[in-house]
Amino acid sequence: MSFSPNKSPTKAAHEHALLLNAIAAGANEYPKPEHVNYTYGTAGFRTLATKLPSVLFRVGLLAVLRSKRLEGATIGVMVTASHNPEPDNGVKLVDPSGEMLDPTWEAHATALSNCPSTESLISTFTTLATHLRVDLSQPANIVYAYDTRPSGPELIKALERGFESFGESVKTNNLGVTTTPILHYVVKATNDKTGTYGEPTKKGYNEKMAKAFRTLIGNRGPLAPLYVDCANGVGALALQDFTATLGDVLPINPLNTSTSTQGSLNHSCGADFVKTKQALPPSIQSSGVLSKAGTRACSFDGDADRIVYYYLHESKGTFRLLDGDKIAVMVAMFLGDLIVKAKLDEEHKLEVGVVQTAYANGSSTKYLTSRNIPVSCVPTGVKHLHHAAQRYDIGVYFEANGHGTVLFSDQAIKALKSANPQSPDSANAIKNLLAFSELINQAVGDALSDMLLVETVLAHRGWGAAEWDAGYEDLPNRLVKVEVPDRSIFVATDAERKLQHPQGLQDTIDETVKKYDMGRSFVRPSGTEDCVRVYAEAKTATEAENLAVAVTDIVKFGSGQV
Ligand SMILES: CC(=O)N[C@H]1[C@@H](OP(=O)(O)O)O[C@H](CO)[C@@H](O)[C@@H]1O
Ligand SMILES: [Mg+2]
Repeated sequence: MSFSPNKSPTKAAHEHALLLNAIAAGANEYPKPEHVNYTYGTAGFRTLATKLPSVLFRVGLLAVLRSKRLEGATIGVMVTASHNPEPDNGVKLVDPSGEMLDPTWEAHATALSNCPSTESLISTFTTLATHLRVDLSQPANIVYAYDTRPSGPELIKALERGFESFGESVKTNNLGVTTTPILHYVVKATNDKTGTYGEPTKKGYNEKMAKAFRTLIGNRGPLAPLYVDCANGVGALALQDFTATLGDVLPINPLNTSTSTQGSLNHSCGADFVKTKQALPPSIQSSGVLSKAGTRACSFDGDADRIVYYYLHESKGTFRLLDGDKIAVMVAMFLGDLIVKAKLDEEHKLEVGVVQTAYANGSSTKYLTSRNIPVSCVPTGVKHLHHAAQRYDIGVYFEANGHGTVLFSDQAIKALKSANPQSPDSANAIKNLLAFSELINQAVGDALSDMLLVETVLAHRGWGAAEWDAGYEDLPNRLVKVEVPDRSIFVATDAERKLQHPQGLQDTIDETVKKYDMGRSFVRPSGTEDCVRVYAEAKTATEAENLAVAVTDIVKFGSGQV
């Protein structure tokens, strides 16, 4: 920790003492509850909202430290618990590029949140500031937002109390009730020195997306109406704002928009419900809106960074899910075709690659690899997918559950901007590829932007949901949560496809998997819940179910429960 050299040592020491006093006063207002152990996990801190005020205060301190460490670069703080039940809440930090917090800082967040007393918090804060070489005289800039949870405003007060400890050196921008991806966009746009990414406001984001969407749809609109399940969350508000900007190119029918009805958030609706239950939200089922052949719908999650599509089979009336894997495959194939049409010369050649996790349906991976699209598999969590996708010219990444986006590398944008089109068709393909790079959120997956991406590809292909679905058939699969006494004994490796510990367990799993036609199964500890997850897929639903049961038994045995 250091202070600006142009201040006298006495003045600097005085300012430091004032800062520590201010932090101590705030910490006393927000004491850490006893017997709670916090971890900054895959999605930041996430637990019952009543346990979080002290964490929010301390995250406020850390966000300021991070911004000061990065010479005043703008840091984001998002207060949300995404698809979790309404009484939960959470908080995560966003780095200046709009990406998730640098993983080496996750441990600092965990350390600060677990200090049992004000004294230990002051001591850990001082050690961190020194160790991380933070110049406390630097300015700090923070943008923050929260979702529609009733606990949001109180938690925001605790967060702001953290910022206030630093006095006037911290400048803040409260975006209010906003989706996670809008916050990521504003952070990225605020830090963008080139000024080309877009205006750093909600309005700027909506206008950027609307303009790109209109360019891409051209004279194909107005498109067929789309039903959007907003999970009774903040996505409903974002969608309303966006539709006002967009006009009537895409008629949108929003559903589950009761953001102020207590207990409604994510309740029997939203992307997580649909993906986990593999069924329509009851409200949509009973409304009958999907019974008209060819009607498609999609569901956002509670903070609108995740989307899945679905429709009813025309003759059988059965539920058909079009999840993150289906989106990734359709989008990668389409962008690949556009690159071919663009007829770029050797020097400007571009490659599309796809990043998945072990939860991707085996059929999707097979479909892509058999068409020579490179596919990489990484551990669960958006940050892993995002980094792997940055290695491609155009990197499409989606988790099966619908988190995802498409990243265009700087070289890809340069190549497209400097290419010499060989024909009107190739000029058009290049123009469209560039418009896709504007339509798609480059910081993080956004349900709204991904929805427009899907709608654009469907419109260009002239497809409905059934034609999209026809590409490949998902292998039947089962995802099971297993509660174990201590999930930390389960250590996964090889992009989480194998267990390293407890020793010998993987061999037993392999032996079992062999008995099932097209069987695949893996086990990993969850990063967001106190459980171990078992995934199984096989040729038939019964086999997938039986394999999941068999592997669950192996896990229970390995955890010492049987
Ligand atoms: C199987 C599954 O869906 N896992 C989810 C879940 O992670 P776990 O580490 O599996 O709890 O929450 C993450 C954060 O939202 C999300 O990125 C991930 O895809
Ligand atoms: Mg979410």
